[in-house]
Amino acid sequence: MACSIVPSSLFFFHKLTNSRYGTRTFVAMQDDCGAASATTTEQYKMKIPHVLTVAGSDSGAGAGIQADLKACAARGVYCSTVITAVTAQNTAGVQGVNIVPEDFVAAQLKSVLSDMQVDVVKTGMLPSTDLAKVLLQSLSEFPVRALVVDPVMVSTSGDVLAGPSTITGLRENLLPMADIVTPNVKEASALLGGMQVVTVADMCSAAKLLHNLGPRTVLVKGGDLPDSSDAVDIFFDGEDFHELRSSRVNTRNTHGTGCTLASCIAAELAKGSPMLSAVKVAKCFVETALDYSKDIVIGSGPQGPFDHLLRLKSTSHQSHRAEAFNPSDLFLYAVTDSGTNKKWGRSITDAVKAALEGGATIIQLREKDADTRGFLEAAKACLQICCVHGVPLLINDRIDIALACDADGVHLGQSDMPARTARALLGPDKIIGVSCKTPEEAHQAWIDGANYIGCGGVYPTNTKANNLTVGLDGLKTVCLASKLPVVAIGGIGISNASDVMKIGVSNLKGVAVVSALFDRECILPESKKLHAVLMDAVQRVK
Ligand SMILES: Nc1ncnc2c1ncn2[C@@H]1O[C@H](COP(=O)(O)OP(=O)(O)O)[C@@H](O)[C@H]1O
Ligand SMILES: Cc1ncc(COP(=O)(O)O)c(N)n1
Ligand SMILES: [Mg+2]
Repeated sequence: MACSIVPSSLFFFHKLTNSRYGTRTFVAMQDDCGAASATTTEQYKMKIPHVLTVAGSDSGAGAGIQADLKACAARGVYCSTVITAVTAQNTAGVQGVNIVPEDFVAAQLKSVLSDMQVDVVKTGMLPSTDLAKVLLQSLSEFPVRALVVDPVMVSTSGDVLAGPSTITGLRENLLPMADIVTPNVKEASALLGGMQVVTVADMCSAAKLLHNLGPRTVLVKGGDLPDSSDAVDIFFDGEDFHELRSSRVNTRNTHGTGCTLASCIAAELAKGSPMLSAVKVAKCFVETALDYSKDIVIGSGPQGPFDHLLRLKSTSHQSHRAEAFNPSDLFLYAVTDSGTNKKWGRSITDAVKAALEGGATIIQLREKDADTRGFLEAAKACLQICCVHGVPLLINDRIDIALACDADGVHLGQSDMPARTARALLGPDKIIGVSCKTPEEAHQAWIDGANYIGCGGVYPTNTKANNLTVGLDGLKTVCLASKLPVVAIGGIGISNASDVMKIGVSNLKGVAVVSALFDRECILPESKKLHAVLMDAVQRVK
C-alpha cells in the first residue's frame, strides 16, 4: 500500500546523515589521554519530520488548519497546509463555509508534495464530493509514508462541515488507503449508515465495522460519549482492541480536540513512532493541553479553543532537546558505572564528557552506590554536558531523580517501577526504556508506552551479577517480536559490536556499553573506536 508506514529503521540513518539538533560540527580534538588527533570538520544537514495537513481553515483558530499547525509546532514537527475550505467560525459556532475549488486544492497538493518531502499526510475537513479522489491521485504520484484520516463532518458546535455526499468519497476512496481513521462517535455512526454509537461496547463494534472498510487501524474517539466521566477512545488494529482511558477534563475549551489529536498522531508517525505509541502520546498531549488550558477564556460562546503551546510557557516542561525520542539515539548508548569511575579515579562528569566527545549518542546514569543527593547533583551536572552535545540523558531506575533534574527519561528493569506507572508520572514526552529478555516482556513494554527496549545480556558480563545471557539468538528473537526499537546490552565492546549489529534486524538500533567505555583508562579513544566499528558495521549491513 502506497501509504503504509515504513518501520523506524529509516530513522536509523537519519541521525548518521542528519542531526535533529541542527547542523552539527564534529571537530576531532585532543583525547583525554593527551593524544592529539587530526582536526576534521563535517557538516550534517538536518531533515525535520514533515506533516502535510489537508483541512479547512477556522477563523477562530481553535480547530482545522490552525489547530494542526499549532499541534505540529508543539510536537516539534514541520507542518505544511493545503486548505480545502475557509470557514467563518468562532466560539459560538460556524457562521459560513466557503469551499475551495477542487482544481485549486489539487494545485496546492502538487506545490507541496512535489517539492517538500512530506512524511505523513493528515486529512480533516474534505467538504466537496470528489476531494478524496483528488487527494488519492496526488498521493499516487507523490507517495508518503502514512495517511491519517480524521473524517470531520460536524463541528462540536453541531454545525455541518462536510455534507452526506462526501461520506461515499471517504468510505470508498480514502478509508481503504488510511493507516488510521479517527472518527468521533457521531462520525463513526454516520460512516456506518446511522448505527447507534452511545456506549463503549458500541464504539468497539463500530471500530470493527470501520476496519472492514479497509483502514489499517481505527480509533473511535469518545470525547462526546454521553454520560462518561472518563474520556475513553477505542483503538482497533484488526486483531486487538485497546481501551485508551483518561480522566475527562472539566472545561468548555474542547474546540479542536479532534483535529489536534489527529495532527499529533501524524506528527509522532512522522518521527518514526509505531501507531499505538503515536496514538497514546497524542491522547496524553490533548489531555495535558486541556488541563493546562481549562480556565482560559477566549470568546463568549459555549466552546472555547485551548492552548497547544503550553510547553513554551511552563518552565517545568521545558526540555533542552528539540523533540522527543529518536530511535537512532540508541546507536552508541553509554551506561555509567560508579564503581569503575572510582577505580580509575575520575568524576562522573569527566567520564560522561569523554564518552560524548568520542561519539556516544545517549547517556544513562546508573549510580547504584550514590546517595540520593549525590545522585541528583551528578545528574544535574551531566545534564548540562549532555545538553551542550544535544544528547539525551536517561536515569536508571530513579523516576524521582529524573523528575527533579528534568532529565530526558528513565531506563527501567523488570523489577523497577512498571513502565505504565512511570509513563503516567513522566508524561508523554520523556523517554522510557525497559530491559527485556523475552518477546513477552517486549510486548508488555510496548503496551505500557515505553519508547525502546534494552535486550540482553547478549554476552556474559561482570557488571550485573547472576544475569541470564540471551546470546545473539535470544537477541534476534526479541528484536523480531518487538514493535519498539531495541538496543543490545551485555558484554558488548569493540571486539564483538559488529557481530551484534550483523544480526541485521531493522529495529536493532545500536549497542549499550558499560565496561567497554568506563572500565578503561582512557574513555575518549575507546568511545571513538567503538563509534567507528558501529559505523562500519551499519554500512556493511546496509
Ligand atoms: N474533556 C475532555 N477531557 C479529556 N480528554 C478529552 C476531552 N474531550 C475530548 N477528549 C479527548 O480528545 C480527543 C478528541 O476526541 P473528540 O472530542 O471525541 O473528537 P472530535 O473533536 O473530533 O469531536 C479524544 O482523545 C478524546 O478522548
Ligand atoms: C475547519 C474546521 N475543521 C474541523 C473542525 C472540527 O473540530 P471540532 O470537532 O473540535 O469542533 C472545525 N470545527 N472546523
Ligand atoms: Mg470534540
